[in-house]
Amino acid sequence: MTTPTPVRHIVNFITGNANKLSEVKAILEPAIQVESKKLDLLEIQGTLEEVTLDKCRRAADLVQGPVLVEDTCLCFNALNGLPGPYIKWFLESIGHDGLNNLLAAYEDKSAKAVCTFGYSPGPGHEPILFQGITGGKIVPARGPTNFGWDPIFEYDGKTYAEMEKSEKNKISHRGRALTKLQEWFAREMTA
Ligand SMILES: O=c1nc[nH]c2c1ncn2[C@H]1C[C@H](O)[C@@H](COP(=O)(O)OP(=O)(O)OP(=O)(O)O)O1
Ligand SMILES: [Mg+2]
Repeated sequence: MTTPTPVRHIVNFITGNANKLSEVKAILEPAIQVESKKLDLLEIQGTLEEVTLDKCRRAADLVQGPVLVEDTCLCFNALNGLPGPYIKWFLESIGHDGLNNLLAAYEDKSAKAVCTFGYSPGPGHEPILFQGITGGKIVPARGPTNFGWDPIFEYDGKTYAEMEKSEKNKISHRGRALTKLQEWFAREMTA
């Protein structure tokens, strides 16, 4: 009887964001090897799921092979989920202070960080989604400012920016989504 050779998974993570890439590598490797191609993919308007599905199909068509993509949203509960998938443009236009000011009229400062990964085995295949959500609140910026809205998203008394990377990855929207992806890959591997 021969023992099956374990298949080592490799994903091709398509992103234009170096910070995302380093978190994804820190979480998935060495079990899943992360290669990457830096492409700025067009993003449609729609629900969190629609945005990632479309991004993933587009990436698979461009690369002509298996791809992993991810879209991150920051949803303010007082604003019924906005800015949501448009957080990138809000952050670029109004910054940390402006995002805090958006909530000035509301008592409720709570927010959800939502990460939706899409994996496609290749062009023409329907992508599979893995979503992770972390609840927190929006606060005036604290901590290093090297990654997006990390300084204004507080979870359990600390902003993401104030946490060690390993600490953030354990409880983050991205970490939670990747736990689901890891479970799926582990099942696929033994199937
Ligand atoms: O953990 C995070 N902590 C703080 N900020 C974050 C995080 N994750 C994404 N972000 C920022 C980047 C961008 O301003 C927006 C998401 O937009 P999003 O389109 O998903 O990211 P992106 O365009 O930078 O990279 P990609 O090429 O993968 O689409 O939130
Ligand atoms: Mg993007």
